Amino acid sequence: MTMQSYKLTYFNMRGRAELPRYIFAYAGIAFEDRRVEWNDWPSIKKRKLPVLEVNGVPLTQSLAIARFLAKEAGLVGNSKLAEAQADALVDTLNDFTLLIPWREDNPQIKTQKIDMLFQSHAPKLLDHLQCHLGDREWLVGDSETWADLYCHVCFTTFSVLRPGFADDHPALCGLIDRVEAIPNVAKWIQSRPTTEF
Ligand SMILES: N[C@@H](CCC(=O)N[C@@H](CS)C(=O)NCC(=O)O)C(=O)O
Repeated sequence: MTMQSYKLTYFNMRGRAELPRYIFAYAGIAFEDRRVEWNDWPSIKKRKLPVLEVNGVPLTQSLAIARFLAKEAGLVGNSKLAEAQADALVDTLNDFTLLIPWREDNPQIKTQKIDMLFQSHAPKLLDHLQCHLGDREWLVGDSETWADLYCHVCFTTFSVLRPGFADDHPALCGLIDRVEAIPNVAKWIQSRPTTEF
């Protein structure tokens, strides 16, 4: 088998690169974690980040990158239907992240919008995920998938915006703890650069 070379370029944030990074860590695949400055990026290339270069071939869109890596890592689910369920959960979580007003400049309006989002949408998201999980250990089937990892990535950021936001959903908190207890994921979380988002 030939060695693949992986270079993941993003800003110095978890953001949209963190799910690919979790999958690399989970699978124990070596990659270059290239972090560029906001101001430097446009001068480097007119492309949105993250970009993963696989043997020099660029791939964009964080979820396409993550799905590609999840396939390599055996994390997509173990049937066609399980794959679609994992995809759907990833999309559900992603829909919520897209509602976060990251680009709102006015801090008061930003806080209001975030309050609204966590009051109106978060309970629906949490109920949906908890209902889907039921009394099982993982979101899809009986082993972990990239949907579980993404849940951890998203909840980490949601908790920065709204500490304790999932506290009244204990089954989901249990899932988050299980993801965190996966040794390679735990190692990544401990050793990654500390950033707010
Ligand atoms: N849907 C894309 C969104 C990519 C995106 O909007 N990236 C932002 C950072 S999170 C970016 O590159 N902004 C800098 C720019 O637009 O030049 C993905 O998930 O990768």
